[in-house]
Amino acid sequence: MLDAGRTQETLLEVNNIEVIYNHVILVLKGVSLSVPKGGVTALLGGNGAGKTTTLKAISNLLHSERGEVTKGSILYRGERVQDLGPSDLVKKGVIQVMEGRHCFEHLTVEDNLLTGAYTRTDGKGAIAADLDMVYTYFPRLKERRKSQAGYTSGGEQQMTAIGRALMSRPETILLDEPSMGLAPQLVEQIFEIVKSVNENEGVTFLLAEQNTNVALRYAHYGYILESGRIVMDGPAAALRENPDVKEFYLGMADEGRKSFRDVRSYRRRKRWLS
Ligand SMILES: Nc1ncnc2c1ncn2[C@@H]1O[C@H](COP(=O)(O)OP(=O)(O)OP(=O)(O)O)[C@@H](O)[C@H]1O
Repeated sequence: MLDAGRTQETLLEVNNIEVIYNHVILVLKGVSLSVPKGGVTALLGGNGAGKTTTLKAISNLLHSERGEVTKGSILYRGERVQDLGPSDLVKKGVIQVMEGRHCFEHLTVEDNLLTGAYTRTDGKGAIAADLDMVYTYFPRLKERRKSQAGYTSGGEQQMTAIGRALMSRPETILLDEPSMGLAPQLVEQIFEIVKSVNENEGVTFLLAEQNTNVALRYAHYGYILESGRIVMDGPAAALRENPDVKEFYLGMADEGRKSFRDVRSYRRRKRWLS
């Protein structure tokens, strides 16, 4: 188990970062987290908590949205990476799978996958072998390889986006909201694949998820983000048993299921956040 793996080598370290959009909107208010090599780390939180912003800060994608890291540092393998461009980060082995899949709709599934290999210089043979590897994890993509990506289902597009990331031979994948808009069974299938890629290929994952339930079943460690601050973190198994996580994120309390709007819970939640 990689819970114990928290003592392993740290690949990514985010230290107390602050992010501001449009020079005025303070969205991240001192976020710190660390991602151990070979682990699956989950960044959890509701709508607008700042998960996507955290991932974009790491992969240097904030500039196009007029966002800026104004405090703190981001280190990958101990090296400061916040001044690198996104493609330099890909060369270092870090790749982001954006929320909403973002396939090239007019390209076939296979051509989408091949675009993931564009920074590689290790030859056609190695790339072809990795394409086979991706098809082993996603047999569905092999069946659909000649289809135009825009006409494939949401689940297939999510698979294509993850497969394309794998084609760059990454060390770390930043995966934003893989469950978004997918039926529960498909979500489970995608997380199973993430788990096998992690275990068999040794790829490290930092995944942002609103679906706390599924994320805490597959991740080794979790951070909970609320209004731009980490309010709790711990091994996934411990978070799953934590009464506040159960009540506020898993929709259950010791006394049974409860609504988010429950007044008592809400007061407790406010105390918890203060
Ligand atoms: N380009 C932007 N300009 C201004 N504010 C932004 C921008 N992008 C995000 N925000 C704000 O930053 C906050 C955090 O957004 P973010 O997308 O990081 O949250 P999230 O946790 O990923 O939520 P979701 O799951 O809904 O995407 C929100 O209040 C959002 O409105």
